[in-house]
Formats: sequence, structure tokens, C-alpha cells
Amino acid sequence: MSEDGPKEQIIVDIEPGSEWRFELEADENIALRVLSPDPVFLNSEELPPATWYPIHRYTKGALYAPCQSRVEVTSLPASQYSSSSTIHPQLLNVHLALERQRILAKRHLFGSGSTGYERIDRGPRVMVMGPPSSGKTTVVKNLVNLALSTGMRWNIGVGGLDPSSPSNLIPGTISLSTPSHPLPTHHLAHPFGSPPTSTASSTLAADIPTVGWWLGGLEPTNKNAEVWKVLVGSMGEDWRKKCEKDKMALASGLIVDTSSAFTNPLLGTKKDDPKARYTLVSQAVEAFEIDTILVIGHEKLHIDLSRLPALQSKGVNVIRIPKSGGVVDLDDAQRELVHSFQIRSYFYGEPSLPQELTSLMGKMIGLNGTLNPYSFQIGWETLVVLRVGEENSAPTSALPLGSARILSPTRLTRVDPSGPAHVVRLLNTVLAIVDVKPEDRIKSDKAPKIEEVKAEVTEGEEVKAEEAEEEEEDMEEVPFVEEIGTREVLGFIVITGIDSQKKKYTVLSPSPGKLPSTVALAGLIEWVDSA
Ligand SMILES: Nc1ncnc2c1ncn2[C@@H]1O[C@H](COP(=O)(O)OP(=O)(O)OP(=O)(O)O)[C@@H](O)[C@H]1O
Repeated sequence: MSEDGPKEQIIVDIEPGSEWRFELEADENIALRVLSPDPVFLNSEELPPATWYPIHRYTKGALYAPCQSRVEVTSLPASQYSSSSTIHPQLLNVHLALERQRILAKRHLFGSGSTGYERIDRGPRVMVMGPPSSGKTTVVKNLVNLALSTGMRWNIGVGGLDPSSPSNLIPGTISLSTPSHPLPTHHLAHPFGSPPTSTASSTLAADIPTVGWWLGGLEPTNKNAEVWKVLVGSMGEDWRKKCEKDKMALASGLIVDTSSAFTNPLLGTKKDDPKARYTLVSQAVEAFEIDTILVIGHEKLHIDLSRLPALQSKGVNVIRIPKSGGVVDLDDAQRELVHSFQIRSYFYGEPSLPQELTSLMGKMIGLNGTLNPYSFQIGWETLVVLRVGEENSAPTSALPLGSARILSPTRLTRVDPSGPAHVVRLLNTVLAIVDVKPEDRIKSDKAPKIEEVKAEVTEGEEVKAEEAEEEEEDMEEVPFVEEIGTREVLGFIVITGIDSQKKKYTVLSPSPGKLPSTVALAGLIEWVDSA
């Protein structure tokens, strides 16, 4: 590595088959450009030659060069190093196996008539699992980018079953997207590229059609497991329908990122079936007809899953791949920062780069535009805020002694902001807007009544009457069918102010004009703009 004369620009030389790893700090925005003739990759996206590629602060990643390469960097990050240890060859092997399956599926589905080949009727369906900070998202991104760089025009699906950081829309959402160009790595808000709804123009990351379902929490837990299953079921159904209509999507296959909570064998295990293990993993495998699970690093998880009868019976391949030595462990504060960035970018677009980068001499890759969100007031009566699920169960104080009660696991509860406690809870809450059709309305006498049912308590959890009392929400009947709480979302808003006198919310919306629906789901995701 050497200093490049008076302009203080810096040259990074990358040895063949090595990685140059960087971690940008809060004040570090950089741009890099490839000077050598051979390709250099950032998460398997080939960097355009001799073109500045800007990378926003806080981003972490690695350039990989198969051949000796030279890259110019505007400034050297405080944390950067080269390493000859890389998992790129292993990822390439996995990619080649998946690619073979895609090509055979395409031959079969598009009837090229060849008989000498193995009959494969659909592309690979892969789920990537591993503990926190094991590099799951990075592996998914690399496999997607490798597929999209083949020139085969694959229409690959990317499943985001990790509602925590990083997810595609807003933390708390699970998503399904269908990128048509390699996913960039330039900003930590959009690990899978930004959806067209949140970014103004089709440039570096935008234009990736994405649909989302709102969990309202950062990971699947025993409490929200039933809601999670319904959401994953809907997402699987959506993918199935897409594949029915689009043979290329069926041949291209699906790659799913998962929550690190999936590594907990007892997640979703119920008292009535205490021996069940990896319930949510099996459910996701079924919903997406997964045929391969890639386990990063974790030996025990690999063995557990290989022996799991639910997966064995479906013939799921469980393959272990090594964890990259470059993966950065994110602490809670960094994760919070990522969430905050993701939410901010949804409303405001990606922040503009400092002038020293935008005014660089030479070709610069297209930058994403900033957005102009819109703030307005809406009456408490007009915007119907609902919560979904067991966490909002009614107080148990009125029940006969010894009986416990829960309601339908996807039950809706209307949040009434009139109580002071509710005002506090709703302020800064992110809401997911859901579509409501006339047939979703139910007449009030048919509205779901509180039923007494035998408590279905999940492993390790007890129904706590006192807690439920504290959690008491308005018990007003909800005039909608439960299904609206788990359907695909239309977009997101944030409650940034509450006027108790005028009974109005102030909300931030990504675009001006009428909200697409006035029914919104609250969860546990909050956001205060601190930028
Ligand atoms: N080879 C590498 N060199 C440098 N940074 C890397 C490398 N691989 C991954 N990273 C970075 O490490 C961080 C964690 O990786 P990643 O998000 O892929 O892990 P994860 O397992 O999906 O995390 P989570 O616990 O949030 O689910 C990310 O910021 C990513 O950009």
C-alpha cells in the first residue's frame, strides 16, 4: 500500500485471491475506483472499472480480487486490513451447484426437449442460517449477486426472514424481493437494495420490487410465534403464486436470509409438544419448499438440523460453510444505529455525500436521490391503529379463578390513544399501513368477542395476570376481520406527535397525498429522528 503523491489519494493493492476489509466510522465516507484491468468484487458485485463507487459511513465490507488488483481510495479508513483468508471459493462452489440446478430447471421448464439430463423441475430454494453476526446476510447477498452476474437473466427471489437488522424495508418487517441487478454495498440501510417505494430514482440501489409483512418486532419469539407463522405462510404463498405465473422465477429459485433466533432449538416449541425442536425452521422450510439449508460455522446446529426428522423426511440438504474471518460483531448500540438508519432512509432516502466526494474528478456511479417525506395531522378517529397478537391479550382479572385465557393468536386490538399511558406508548411508534377492502369489515354485533379458551402457553413462558393487567389496551371491538393484521403491508408511517386536546396525531409519511389506507398496525418498533 502506498501514498499517491500530492493529492493525498491512496492506492490499495490487493493480492490475488485476497480481501481488503474496511470498517467505516461515523465520520468516514469514502469512494473507491478500480484502476487495474482485472475485476474486483464487493460482495460479488463487480465494481465498474475506473468509476468512483461511493460508500457511506458505518458501512463494513470487503473487496475481493481474484487477480492482482489496484484500487484507488479517497481516504484510508481508520480500520482496514488485507487478508488472504476468504470464503469466496466456498461461496463460488455453492453458487456453481445452485447454478447447475437453475440451468437444469430452466431446460425442463422451458422444454428444450433434451432427455439426457437429470430432470429438475424447479430452481434451488436455499435458506441461510447461523448465529448472530455470522455473516448470513453477506452470504445471501453474495449468492444472489453471483446468480445475477451470470448473464442468464435469472429472476431470483430474496427472502428476508430476519426482521432485525438488516432487513429490506423497515426493521420489524419480513420481506420478499426480486432484484434484477446485483445488489450494491454502499449504505448500511439497504443490504438488499432499496425498494422502489423508498427511493426516488433507479440508480445504485433502487428499483428492487419488494413486498413486506409486518411482524412489528425484531425477531421471532415464543410470544409472537403464531403471528410469525401466519406471516411466513403468507410470504410462502406469495412466492408460490409468483412461481406459478413466472416460470423464470421458478427456475431461478429463492435464497432466504434468516433471523439468528432460528438457531434456538426451543423457539416456537409449545407445552403441548415439548419435544418439538426448530419448529419455526421446519415451518419456513415447508412454506418455501426449501431444499438446501446453509449453516454458517455452527457445528452443533449443522448436526441438529441434519438429524431433524422434519427436514430428513423432506430430503433437505443441510450443508455447513465456514464463517468468514472478516465478519464484524455488531453490539446492541451498533444494531440500534443500523435500525435508525434504515428507518430514516425509508422516509428521507439516502443522505447526500459530502462535497469532497460528489466533486471528485472522473466518472461517478449514479447516486440515489434524497426523498421528501411529508408530515401532516390526522384525527384519532380517522387513523385506526391496531395491534396484532397474543401480546395484547386482555386482562385476566375478570376470569374465573384458575382459568387462563388467550384469544386468537392473531387477534386485533384497537389502540385508543385517549389514556395518558397510550399517548406515551404511541408517540414515535412506526406503523405499517394495511389495505382494507369492504369485505374485511364486520358488523359490530359480529365483531370478535373475547372467548375463553384453554391457555396455550409456550415453553418457558407463563401467563402473568399482573403483566396482562398492566398491558391493558382498549377493549373496543375491532370492526375488521383478523386477516388484515397479517397481510402484505402498503407502506409505513411514524407518529411523531400527539395532540390530546385536538385529538390528532402528527404523522410522517414518505410521500405527500392521501394515505393508501387509514388502518395501521403498531408493533414494538419506535423511531426518533436523531440525524
Ligand atoms: N469478509 C468481510 N469483511 C468485512 N466485513 C464483513 C465481511 N463479511 C461480513 N462483514 C460485515 O460484518 C457485519 C455482519 O455481517 P452480516 O450482517 O452478514 O451478519 P449476520 O449474521 O447477517 O448478522 P445478524 O446477526 O444481524 O443477523 C456486516 O456489517 C457485514 O458487512
